[in-house]
Order: sequence, then structure tokens, then C-alpha cells
Amino acid sequence: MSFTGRCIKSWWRSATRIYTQPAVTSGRLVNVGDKSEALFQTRAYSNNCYSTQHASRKLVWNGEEKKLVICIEGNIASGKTTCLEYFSRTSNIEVLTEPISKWRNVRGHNPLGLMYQDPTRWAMTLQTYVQLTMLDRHLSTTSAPVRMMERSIYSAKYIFVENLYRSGKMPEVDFAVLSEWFEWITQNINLPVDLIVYLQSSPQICQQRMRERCREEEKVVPLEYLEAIHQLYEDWLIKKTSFSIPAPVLVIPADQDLKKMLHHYEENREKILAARNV
Ligand SMILES: Nc1ncnc2c1ncn2[C@@H]1O[C@H](COP(=O)(O)OP(=O)(O)O)[C@@H](O)[C@H]1O
Ligand SMILES: Nc1ccn([C@H]2C[C@H](O)[C@@H](COP(=O)(O)O)O2)c(=O)n1
Repeated sequence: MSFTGRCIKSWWRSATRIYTQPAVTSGRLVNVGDKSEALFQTRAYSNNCYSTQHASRKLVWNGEEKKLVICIEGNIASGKTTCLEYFSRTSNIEVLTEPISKWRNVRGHNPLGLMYQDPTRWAMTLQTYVQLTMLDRHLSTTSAPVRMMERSIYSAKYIFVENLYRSGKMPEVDFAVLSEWFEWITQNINLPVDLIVYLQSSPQICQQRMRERCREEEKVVPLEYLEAIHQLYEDWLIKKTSFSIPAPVLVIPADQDLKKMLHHYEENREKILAARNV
């Protein structure tokens, strides 16, 4: 169901519950009574999509039960979709792939293609839309107790936006605006992740697989781009020297052939599904 659809559906339920939720004593704090809180209350009244956790001052999705959220991370063509496809055959696991069809077609426009053609002009356009659609993925409701997502709002910012900015392809003002959006979202909306599964692959293997997959927009992607993305992932999830990591990390080497990879997934199934014990 779409974001808007869910908002409408939860209207009555939210309207009656919104100020009866018990206070929660955990979570990150922001200033009580600041502008953000005022905005929350206004939003709660006007949309009835969110309610406020009083102590944490974060927006939480109303009525959602606690689910296990696992994000599959890795370079372009490292095998994330294939991994998700494998786990989608397990009952109780719902998989959410990246909304790439949206990135390739928003009302008849192709921001992914435009970005690869002229990043300085279009990177901001694509990454703004990626941020919105990933937020929608994080907030989507599922019936299954385990949700596996392809990437996250975190890697969109820490890997892709960061790479575009560092490589001089994104103007500083675009980076600043996207960073402000990202910080507001992550400081004010509860986006829990329980486990990150990092498919660690060499850029050369990714290039090979990307060429075989033959996605039209990616024909212009050089090896150096995949190397830069790889380095950012390694700094973030292996060396842990760049940005905060929202969950424990399980690393699965991903250069091997498909048969061996499926075997690795099976070997790690227990660890993945007991995400909190990793
Ligand atoms: N272990 C593997 N060995 C060889 N080819 C693979 C392997 N895993 C995936 N592929 C192929 O590589 C391409 C990219 O895989 P995909 O799962 O779409 O990657 P991602 O979702 O990370 O971009 C696809 O054509 C897929 O069939
Ligand atoms: N924040 C992002 C996320 C993805 N992309 C690009 C990279 C690929 O060309 C494509 C999808 O990635 P894949 O799932 O195949 O690894 O989208 C981006 O530019 N920015």
C-alpha cells in the first residue's frame, strides 16, 4: 500500500490513540518543547499518520508491531537482489528490493539515467528521490515478522551521496541541503535496523556482473566508480572509521559463484534470523 494510502487508512485508529500512548523512556533525545516537537504535534493532528514517543521525541509509525529489520548492503551488482530473492522463498520473511523502477521512471522521467549522464546537474535530483523512496521503504508496514530490505536510507547518504560529493560531482550546496534533510529525518523519525548484512565483493567482480546484467543506464559506469563505492563501504562497515552504523554487521564474502553463495546464505540463515545476537 502506498505511503498516502497508509496514512488515510490509519486515520481513525490514530485519531483515537494519538495522545493515549504510554511514555517511552528510551531513545535519542532532542530538546523538549523545541520547534521540532511543535511540528510533530501539528503533523499528528493534521495527518494522523504518526504519533510522538514522548520521551524520545521521535516519530513512530502508529500501530506497527516490532519487526526484525535486516538491510542487505553492498556495491552495485554485488548480488543483493539475488540474495533477497533467495530469502523471499522463506515464509515469514518479506523482502523489499530497492525501488529502482521508480528511480528509472518518475512520471516519465529517468533520474537514474540523467544522473549517470550528467551527475553535476542531476545527482541531487536522483538522490533526493532515493532518500524519499528509501524512507518510504523503511516506514512500510509488513505482515511478516522479518523484513529484509535492499540497502537503506543510511547507505544512500553515507555511500552514494558522499561519493558524489567527494568526487566533485555534486555541488556543495546540493550536498548541504541533502545532509540537512537526512539529519532531520534520522533525528526525528524512528527507522530501526536490527542487522546489516554486508555482501563484500571486489569491484572487479561487480563490474563483471554489472556488465552481464546490462542495465542500460549503467553502461557508462567505470571501474573507478565501483572502487570508490567499495572503499566507502569498507570504511563504513569494516574499518568503522567514517559514519555511525545503525546496527550490528554480518559480513558475507560475495565473490563466489551462485551455488557457493546460496550455500553461504544457508550457513548464515540462523545468524541472520537471530539478528540481535550477531
Ligand atoms: N554469485 C554470483 N555469481 C555470478 N553472478 C551473480 C552472482 N550473484 C548475482 N549474479 C548476477 O549478477 C548480476 C547482479 O546481481 P544482482 O543480484 O542484481 O546485484 P545487486 O542487486 O547487488 O545489484 C545479475 O545478473 C545476477 O544474476
Ligand atoms: N543511493 C543510490 C543507490 C543506488 N544508486 C544506483 C546504483 C545503481 O546504478 C542502481 C541500483 O543499484 P544496485 O541495486 O544495482 O546495486 O542505483 C545510486 O545512484 N544512488
